[in-house]
Amino acid sequence: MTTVGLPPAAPVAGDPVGPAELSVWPSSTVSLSTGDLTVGGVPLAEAAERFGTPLYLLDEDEVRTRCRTYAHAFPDADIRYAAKAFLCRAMARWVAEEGLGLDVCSAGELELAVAAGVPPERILLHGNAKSPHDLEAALRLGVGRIVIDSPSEIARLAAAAGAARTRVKVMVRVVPGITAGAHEKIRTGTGDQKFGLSVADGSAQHAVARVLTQPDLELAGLHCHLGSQITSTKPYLAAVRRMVGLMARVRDTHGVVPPELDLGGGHGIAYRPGEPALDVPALARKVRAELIESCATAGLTVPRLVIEPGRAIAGPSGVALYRVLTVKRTEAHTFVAVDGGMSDNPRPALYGVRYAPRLVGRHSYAEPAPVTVVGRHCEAGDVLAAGVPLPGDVRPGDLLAVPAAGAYHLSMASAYNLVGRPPVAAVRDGAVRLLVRRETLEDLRSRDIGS
Ligand SMILES: Cc1ncc(COP(=O)(O)O)c(C=O)c1O
Ligand SMILES: N[C@H](CCC[C@H](N)C(=O)O)C(=O)O
Repeated sequence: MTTVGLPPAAPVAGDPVGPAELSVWPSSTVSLSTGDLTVGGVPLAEAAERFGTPLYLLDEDEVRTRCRTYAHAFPDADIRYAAKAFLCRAMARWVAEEGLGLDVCSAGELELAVAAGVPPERILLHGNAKSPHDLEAALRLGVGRIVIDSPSEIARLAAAAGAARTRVKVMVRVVPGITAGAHEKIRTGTGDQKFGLSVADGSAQHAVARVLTQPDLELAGLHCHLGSQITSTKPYLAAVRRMVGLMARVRDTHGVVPPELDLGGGHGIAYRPGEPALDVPALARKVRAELIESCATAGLTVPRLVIEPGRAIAGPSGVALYRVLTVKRTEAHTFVAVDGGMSDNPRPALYGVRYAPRLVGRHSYAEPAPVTVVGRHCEAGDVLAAGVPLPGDVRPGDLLAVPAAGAYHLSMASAYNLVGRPPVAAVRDGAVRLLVRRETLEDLRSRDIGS
């Protein structure tokens, strides 16, 4: 671990970066008279100098504060951070220290989380296609819940539990038939996608019935996850009503009431100033009220709530830093090309997501002009941000910083063009320490063992 103490940042009088613009940055962000920003008390230019670029910074206090916001808003719920948003040992440790558990969806995420000290009983395992290795690891490590996502999984899991002489607590992932989520590829609440078991066609009810016949499986609850980057509370309230309706049917049919209701994650964040984010305390209040009312109407005991936020914890805590390599002016566009791109952030290419990069590390008095920030990869679609204003004198060697970069960037990073994945450093109280080192050419070469 590398830790560098840096002198305290000197904030400027008459902060040149306004509060509206800073709203999508970690709350520790301060604007300096040099034109740089500090995050967690660390000047971005210094971090870039020290670790090179591209570089991802994670503000530890922002992660912890966001965990606490959830714990405070949902005091009676089990909060399981969705590790797919971003996972490394430090992240797992911070989240666990704040009292949360983890939602994992592979043996890899599970092993890393347990090695980092997350109590296995606070972990739940997801996956529409769990491998034998995933299930073996889940049983060996004693995960708290396994979420069943397909009919064939029930017999497989029951057999594995029987062989391991253990009783496994399971949830059934239900498709409630609710459309929500910022892009069609991240909507999972309706039937036309691969996750879950539908209420509409009866496969959810059928799965519940089958689980109840298995002596080695215990039905801990019902689960649904509507999709991702949802900024309204309404779909969640609709989900509560549908799920409570299903719980009542399970009781009427089988005489048992699943004790837990997992509403998944999907809580949306702002990527650019002015964009909406899901109001977590409001969500908590309304979900609780809806749950109490729906259960009273159905004559059910209120189940224990479980939620699985990923993006809303990791996303706003992360900042990506890139160095400008070239500036190319064509008749129609100015292309500002940086030293990263779709290999560290595939989101714009996958979902057309828009970001708000800004120049850091120096002052510019040049008028802003619209540019297209592109990556270095061999794809014309490797565009990080189109039509964004940057100072007219932006040039090679400049540093660009992208806020809200903590979720679904590095966790979906690839080895495209063998450029190597960027390092991750944590910032806190003016110190920066490396959490994940840069992937080197040697790392990549060492996997290539043929001739
Ligand atoms: C089952 C489940 N839970 C939680 C999440 C986390 O979603 P988000 O990061 O949008 O909160 C996901 C998304 O991958 C998911 O599939
Ligand atoms: N797996 C999540 C969505 C992840 C979206 C994420 N990959 C993004 O970049 O926005 C889901 O099923 O809702």
